[in-house]
Amino acid sequence: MATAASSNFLSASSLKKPSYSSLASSLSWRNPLSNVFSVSVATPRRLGQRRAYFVVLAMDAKPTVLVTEKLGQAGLDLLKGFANVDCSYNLSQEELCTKISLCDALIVRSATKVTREVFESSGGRLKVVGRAGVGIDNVDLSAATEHGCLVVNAPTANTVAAAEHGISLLAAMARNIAQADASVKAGKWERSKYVGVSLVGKTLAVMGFGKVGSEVARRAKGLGMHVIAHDPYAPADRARAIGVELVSFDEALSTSDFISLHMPLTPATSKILNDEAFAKMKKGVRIINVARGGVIDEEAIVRALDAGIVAQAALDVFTVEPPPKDSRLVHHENVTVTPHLGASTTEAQEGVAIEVAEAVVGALKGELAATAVNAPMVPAEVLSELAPFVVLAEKLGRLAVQLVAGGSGVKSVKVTYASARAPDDLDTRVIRAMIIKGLIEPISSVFVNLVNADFTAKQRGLRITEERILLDGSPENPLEFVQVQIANVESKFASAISESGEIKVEGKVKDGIPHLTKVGSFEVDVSLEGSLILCRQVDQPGMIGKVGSVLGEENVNVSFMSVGRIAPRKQAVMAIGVDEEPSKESLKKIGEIPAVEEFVLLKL
Ligand SMILES: NC(=O)C1=CN([C@@H]2O[C@H](COP(=O)(O)OP(=O)(O)OC[C@H]3O[C@@H](n4cnc5c(N)ncnc54)[C@H](O)[C@@H]3O)[C@@H](O)[C@H]2O)C=CC1
Ligand SMILES: O=C(O)C(=O)COP(=O)(O)O
Repeated sequence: MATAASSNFLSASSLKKPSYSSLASSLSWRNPLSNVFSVSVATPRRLGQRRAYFVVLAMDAKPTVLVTEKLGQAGLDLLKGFANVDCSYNLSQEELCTKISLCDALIVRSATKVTREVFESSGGRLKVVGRAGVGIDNVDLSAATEHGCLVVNAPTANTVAAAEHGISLLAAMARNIAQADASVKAGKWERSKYVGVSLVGKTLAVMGFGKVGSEVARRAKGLGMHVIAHDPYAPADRARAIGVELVSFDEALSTSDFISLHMPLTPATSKILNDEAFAKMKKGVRIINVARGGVIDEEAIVRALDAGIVAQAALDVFTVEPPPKDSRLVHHENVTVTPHLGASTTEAQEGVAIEVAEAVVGALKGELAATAVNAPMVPAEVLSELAPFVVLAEKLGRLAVQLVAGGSGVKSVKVTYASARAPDDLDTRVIRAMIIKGLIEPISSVFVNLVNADFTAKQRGLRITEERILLDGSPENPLEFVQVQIANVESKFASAISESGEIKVEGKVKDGIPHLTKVGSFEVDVSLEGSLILCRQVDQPGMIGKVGSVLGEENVNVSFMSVGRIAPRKQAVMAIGVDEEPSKESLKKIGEIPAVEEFVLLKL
């Protein structure tokens, strides 16, 4: 519907009278930051028999992005075109926690610790953390997810830089470059002390055969080394294509002359090179680490160096950065160190700055980043196709939960997707997330989005099961209908309980507009806009008129009305869409119409 959008205003033309709440709600899906504070509608003009409205939504001013570590200029320029950018380097943890409450996005490298406290201090304003690099071990991902904050990184732009640094360290270590340089500068000429070892024909074990590891392997092969790799998750064909054999952890340790580390720091890889691992290595092995300091037990490697098991080590990363000034490891004569320089080339820094800035700006606009670390990565074209179903999903969730009256609480929800698409051709994660949003937001103060939906459901003990119904027909439409059922609850509108005992609502998208098509066992057809009155009555002439005139008396505009019945003159359910919320008096009058057996007002 949107025809133009600038940073602060979004104009939308519509052939139907617009529903501001549904516009605002779809905006808040599109963009969690788009806080609509003003809506105006231009005088309707006639387009044939239909009216066209023009809406201007005024939204909050530019978002603020806090950058806490040096970021390439191209990235900063990109950010400045969209947001206020606050570059504050070397903040203490306390200063970061204070500043963060005024920021919508935060961009960091490896030095800033984005802890749980940072997310808690943001007061819900922080919507995206961008990591201008690969490793996200300095970001508390669980806390980010729990706070509904998207985390994006820049996974590709520094790969080559890190690989080149690994190779530089390998060669520099083998030929004692750093030590010899210091010696010459100290006025000495120690040619026999700095005799090195050759690389050609030696075995290099690449531990972690991902992006950096494979680039290191390629280059090491060019140096004439025999390269093996250990990575439990790496595809064998990638290794084969580079001519690298994938081996077990123990084989990698016991057969290599050089071991280069390229895995992420995770609970499983923390101190993976420990006393036990060093004991399995060939005497005289050489270690390179451009991954993360924490993958090596630093006390154990000092022992292994002292014992001569490890002849040399070349380290770019440390458990604590910068390492303590008196670190035995750093000062060990057989150790070469650099201050976390793996990604520090001009080219890589420009690259990561652009990569992360694009992801952060996209996220602030409400797009899902392809580099999201803690949210489903859904391609833009899939998202745009699913957009009306996203609105439908949230509204079905909202309707279903408002129908609950009691029982054991909302614990068990079944979602059914009917589609002619093959299951692997239909990504329902976004739909599920929006159903969860609809189910949870009306009954709590929690803000649910794509990032925290599954977490929030789990935390509240809400079990969502999903089922697909494979339909015949054209797979052009991603979904034919969506059904939400809540089990083990009572309903304030008994007719919403299906034959099998659950609250059941079903809906579909018609001409881009979400419709409610089933309540319990009753077929209805009402567009999901404004508020909805569900009313069960004995099917008889004049009912629509009676209810309509009660609403009309109060100037409540009925947008849609539909009646579903079991059989003529038996029970029927009337679904009435209303633009304005009827007063308590009007609702009371509806309840007093003799044939009306029960009714409920639901807010969408
Ligand atoms: N020193 C520096 O400035 C830089 C450091 N890095 C670090 O390098 C590491 C690798 O980065 P990328 O290659 O881009 O990441 P990646 O995700 O492409 O590769 C990591 C690989 O490690 C593997 N892995 C996970 N657990 C493992 C285990 N227990 N044993 C063996 N392999 C395991 C994964 O399967 C994956 O193939 C990361 O820790 C990253 O933070 C990356 C860039 C610059
Ligand atoms: O990308 C990574 O994982 C890195 O370690 C690079 O760190 P940096 O951005 O240079 O602080």
